[in-house]
Amino acid sequence: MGIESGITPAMDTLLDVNDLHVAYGASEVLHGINLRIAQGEILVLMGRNGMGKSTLMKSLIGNMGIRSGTIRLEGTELAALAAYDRVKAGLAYVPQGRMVFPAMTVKENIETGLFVRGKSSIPDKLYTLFPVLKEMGTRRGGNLSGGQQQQLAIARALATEPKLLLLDEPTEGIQPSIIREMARTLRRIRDESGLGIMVSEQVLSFALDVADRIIVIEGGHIVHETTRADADIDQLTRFLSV
Ligand SMILES: Nc1ncnc2c1ncn2[C@@H]1O[C@H](COP(=O)(O)OP(=O)(O)OP(=O)(O)O)[C@@H](O)[C@H]1O
Repeated sequence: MGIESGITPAMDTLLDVNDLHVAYGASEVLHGINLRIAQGEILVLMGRNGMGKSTLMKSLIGNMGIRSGTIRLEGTELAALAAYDRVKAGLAYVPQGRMVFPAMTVKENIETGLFVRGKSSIPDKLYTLFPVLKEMGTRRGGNLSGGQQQQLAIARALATEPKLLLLDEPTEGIQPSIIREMARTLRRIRDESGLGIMVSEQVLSFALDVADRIIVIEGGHIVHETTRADADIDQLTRFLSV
């Protein structure tokens, strides 16, 4: 049995996922996920390899169909919408492995996000957050370091002006010093723009740096939930160890 993942009712709900079931063919891997994210909240989804983090992320953005359940963003049902329309509705997604367009320049990569809102110029605030992207504007995305590509992927997602930013294992393949900086940057983005963020993650130190609340997925169920303030590090470590 999964547990109900709740936030206090006084907080405005941004994302509300109810009884979400997702399958690869006949094989169901998410067995009734319930979760809510408040406006301006940073939620970290933890779990070992193969527990269903990426599947949940993909089904939220619409890269995978769902078997049943609802996905509401500020009350709007997204489950029947194509990925592009979910982005228009306010979801943005940074996939595992970042997936920047390697042959396009840094500037062109960011511009692909602007298109969704019918805009053509990159807002200065993106370069304020990520100055290196301005310096490297004419470089090809594929020539950037892992940490720089992660910044580029986040900037491209923010260019769509999301209400909720989804990041799938953003620390994968990134140096520890850059991981700390990434946590600070994500909190800064939330503080400045008030958007919600959901991050899937296996690195506990990063999760503790960035989260307001942590949930744990195991075998396609949410099995644990805690605020950052109440997090029991030993217990979380046990969930993450094989
Ligand atoms: N394309 C696929 N076809 C069939 N089964 C899949 C497919 N992709 C993932 N699965 C299965 O779904 C389950 C959840 O996988 P998922 O990738 O969501 O886990 P994860 O928690 O994101 O792990 P990781 O950290 O390795 O990305 C696993 O049992 C996996 O084997």
